[in-house]
Amino acid sequence: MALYSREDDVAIIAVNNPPMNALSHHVRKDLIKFLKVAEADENVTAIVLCGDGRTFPVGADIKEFHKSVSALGPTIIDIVHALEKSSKPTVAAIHGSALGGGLELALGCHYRIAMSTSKVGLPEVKLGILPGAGGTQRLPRVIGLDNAMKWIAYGHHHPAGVGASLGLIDRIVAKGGDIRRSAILFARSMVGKGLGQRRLSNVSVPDASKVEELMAKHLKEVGLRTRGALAPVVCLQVIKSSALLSYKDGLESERQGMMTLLASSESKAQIYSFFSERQVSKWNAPGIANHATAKPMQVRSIAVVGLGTMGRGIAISSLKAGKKTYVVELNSKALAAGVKYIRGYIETMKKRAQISEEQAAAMQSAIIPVSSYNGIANVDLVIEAVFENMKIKKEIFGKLDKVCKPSTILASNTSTLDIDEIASATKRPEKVAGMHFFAPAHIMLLLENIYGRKSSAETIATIMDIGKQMKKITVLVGNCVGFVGNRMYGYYTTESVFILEEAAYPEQVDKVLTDYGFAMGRFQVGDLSGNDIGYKIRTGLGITHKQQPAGTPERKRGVLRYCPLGDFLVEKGRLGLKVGKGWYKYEGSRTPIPDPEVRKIIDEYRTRHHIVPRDISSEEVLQRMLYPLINEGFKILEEGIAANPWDIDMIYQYGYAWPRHTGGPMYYAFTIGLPQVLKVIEEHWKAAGASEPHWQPSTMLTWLVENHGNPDISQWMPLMQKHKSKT
Ligand SMILES: CCCCCC/C=C/CC(=O)SCCNC(=O)CCNC(=O)[C@H](O)C(C)(C)COP(=O)(O)OP(=O)(O)OC[C@H]1O[C@@H](n2cnc3c(N)ncnc32)[C@H](O)[C@@H]1OP(=O)(O)O
Repeated sequence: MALYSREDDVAIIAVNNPPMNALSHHVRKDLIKFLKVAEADENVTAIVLCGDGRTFPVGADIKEFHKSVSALGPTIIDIVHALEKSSKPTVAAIHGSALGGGLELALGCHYRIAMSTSKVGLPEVKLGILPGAGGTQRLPRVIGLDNAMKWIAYGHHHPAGVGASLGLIDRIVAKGGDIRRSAILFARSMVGKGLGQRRLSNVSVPDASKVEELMAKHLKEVGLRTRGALAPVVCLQVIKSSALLSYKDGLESERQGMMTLLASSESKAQIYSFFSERQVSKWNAPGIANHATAKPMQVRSIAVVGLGTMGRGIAISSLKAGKKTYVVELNSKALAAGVKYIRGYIETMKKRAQISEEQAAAMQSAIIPVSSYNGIANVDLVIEAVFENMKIKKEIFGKLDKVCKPSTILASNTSTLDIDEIASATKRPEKVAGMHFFAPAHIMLLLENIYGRKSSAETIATIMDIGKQMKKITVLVGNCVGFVGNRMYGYYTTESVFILEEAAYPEQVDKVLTDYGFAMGRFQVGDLSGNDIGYKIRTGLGITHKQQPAGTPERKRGVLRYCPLGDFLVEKGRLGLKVGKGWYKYEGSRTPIPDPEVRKIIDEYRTRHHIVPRDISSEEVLQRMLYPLINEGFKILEEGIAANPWDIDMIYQYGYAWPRHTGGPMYYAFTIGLPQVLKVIEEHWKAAGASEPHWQPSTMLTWLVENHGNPDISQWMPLMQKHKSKT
């Protein structure tokens, strides 16, 4: 709802719809009603619009999208026009954030004043839509076309001070000031001054003459940065109309653009992503604990064991979260190198104004270098980040268990290894868990937390809380080889080399993936992270080319199909970007260049095995790359390793750069339709049989299709649970 009050001659309309003052239908009804009351009251000379609680309105109510209530009048644009039309000065008093429809309301007001700490922006593009309440037409009239294109096509939130420097905010109220009181005084001081030029629909776009040039510039940038997404492009086209058409016609262009985008699968995927991102914090470890009941332990200090690339990034994340951070290396040279890197990184962040001088000083003084496990006996949480080797990890956990106080939680940053086996090296398995960070750990937003069979509710709650404190998208999953992310990814890489064997070169496969929306294809990613990583894993499994006894067929490992092309590459020293050659060659930059040498390796291999390369469609490449991953996702859900499909999707968006506008592997399957996905998986399974188990259809996927067709993604788990409880 909204509340109406009076301070002498100034009417105050305050949106009151916790937690974020979203502009739900009931709020919109109140706003129009109270504007009419204020307009009609001859004792009112000015009107202040504000938000109660945490913030000014942060936009339309996203929960109403794709429901009929979103279109029910009054709409936000009706309110914008009522604010603008008012004969009395209207002033938006912004604290917290004024975003989306909230900022559009403020743009309807004649004046805007804001707390210096507040943020403003039109982030609709991140929901796959555009500012649909006049924002595309009104923002360029205030801050110019160039800035408006930047603001709207990327959807960033901007400090109010930046808004003030562009003329969007008329007055800034310093930290600690009273925004409402300032707005009342400001509104009163504007009474009697002409409103004509304060009504944005009357104003023209300042840099309209540069429209074509600006359009070309922004279309190019957007194409590079938001590959394949529709919304940024439609946003730009609609903003362009503000320079070319009347306000009224521009609004019509905005309406049409909004209808197109709202109907797109992209906006549905982005809105799903918005809520999924928030859902993952409502974690559940079935039968053990959930977010609502489990209480985290207070963690004041964290020790990071191992200062390689991962350990350094984890230590920086810990320092950023304000923790006293013990950094541990038994070798004094490695310790010094790690500490030097961390200290240097903090200084760089300070230089780039990413952190203040005080924060940098606090972080520097919170680093405690240690060269023996005894030195971390009293820490609250240890995160081990050493070599990916079970024997070494078990040894370390055994030692940590002996020296650390009984309440210390011991976590491993393993990316694949069995957490229960690591826990078995301790006498405190209830205090052991996995915290799988993604490289570089201080940059990547994903944290995949793993609970073991014996992890306690408090341990799980604590690692989830630490993820939140580190500002990570923290997803809780169960224990299995590779957990969720890497277990699924394994089949993506497996299938990719089968495609090379049969039909395509690396650049062809990668192009299909980048056209789909990935920033990089699978082979470019391999080169970037190092092809030796996969080779080490295959060596651990004893399946590389070199490890086979003489006479082993090159393309078989037992009954399983195998393709050794990745082995050949590594054995020829093509480790990836770091050595200037891998699946591609690199000539002094990170740009991958298709390499005739690689083609030769593939061609010779094909000839040796009498494989005649066939034509392959982009559709087949995409299906073969993505469907095994999706199929494995269903197996993971079926086994309870992930509690919900959106957990998997967030892991893929934040850990593997899955394009947000398609939602993630599981949401993408829903968009395609589960029956269609299953059909393709079944065809491959029939053709490949037991030699390619990744094509064996998941029983959950099969059951859902046979019994419910393509149920809404929110219903997959409830339907399965109901089914299981009956059987
Ligand atoms: C036919 C339709 C015609 C429409 C015409 C007009 C079109 C207008 C377009 C829009 O306005 S679209 C909305 C634009 N605004 C946004 O995208 C902002 C979304 N919110 C945020 O980015 C963040 O919430 C925040 C404001 C930066 C605050 O972040 P914080 O981390 O502090 O809190 P959260 O955990 O994100 O949010 C708390 C709680 O509130 C829910 N919520 C937030 N914003 C909205 C919203 N706009 N609508 C509905 N619900 C919202 C969020 O889901 C959380 O809920 P939970 O249940 O506690 O998880």
